[in-house]
Amino acid sequence: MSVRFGDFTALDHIDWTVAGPGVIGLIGLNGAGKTTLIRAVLGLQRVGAGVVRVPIGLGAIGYCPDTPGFEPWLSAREVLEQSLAIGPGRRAGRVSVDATLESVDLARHAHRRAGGFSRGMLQRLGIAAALVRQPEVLILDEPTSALDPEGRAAVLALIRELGERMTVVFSSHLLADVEDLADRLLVLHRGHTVFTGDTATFRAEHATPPTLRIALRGGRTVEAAAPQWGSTLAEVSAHAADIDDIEISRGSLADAFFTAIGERS
Ligand SMILES: Nc1ncnc2c1ncn2[C@@H]1O[C@H](COP(=O)(O)OP(=O)(O)OP(=O)(O)O)[C@@H](O)[C@H]1O
Repeated sequence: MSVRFGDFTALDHIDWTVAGPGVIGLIGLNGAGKTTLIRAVLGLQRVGAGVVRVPIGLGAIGYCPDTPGFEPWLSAREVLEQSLAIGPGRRAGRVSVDATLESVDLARHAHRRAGGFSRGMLQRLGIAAALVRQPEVLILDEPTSALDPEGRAAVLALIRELGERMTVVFSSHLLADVEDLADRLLVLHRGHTVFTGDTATFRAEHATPPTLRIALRGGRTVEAAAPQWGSTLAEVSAHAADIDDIEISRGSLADAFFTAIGERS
């Protein structure tokens, strides 16, 4: 599908299918089209050409924006009750409000007002408000961008756990988080798809190969990119060189990302 704003094409022939449990990272520079894509999937953005199909129904999609906001006088419990009461379609088999608050580690704050919550707590409350409706797909827009290291670790752990039983799509500029969590990726650049598929495949195609670095006594360093490690090790061993240090560096997702979008620029 494509989305245009006047003369500007924000998304150009995006062909993307999401199915099954797992964590999918949606990455791209500012303006790449991530939010527009999420809005199109949620039915909030009109699609100019093509079509978005949601066979499970919009009611089966949970969504949490990057900075979820709630009426400050509502308690965490009331926020979830409100989420159950409104929105598209009634869904069968909803989990209880208490169990949902427990799952995001907010049970002990159930009766506190959202107005007094920290950013991390609000993020988890936003995820809970989506989860209480028992979605099959959960979409999170930059879920960790506003969080301190502790809040971020808690949300990442929650995403990892949720990904075992549902589809979680999350957009992020924090590529270390994506690298940590996402088994699949959609990489966008200026409204075009750069890659869609397994994270491991993306890294294999675009990251620099793993490099072996051996520091020898006396200050000399030998270096070899995979798969030439065998001959380097043999050379070191043949000279009976004393080894001070061995390091293996692997190309990060960030490396792969910049290589991939560089090839498209
Ligand atoms: N309502 C709109 N009217 C005009 N242009 C828009 C509108 N919404 C988005 N755009 C443009 O579409 C492009 C994609 O925007 P989008 O917000 O989807 O990017 P993004 O990848 O989410 O960026 P960011 O990482 O900054 O959130 C941008 O160039 C943006 O200016």
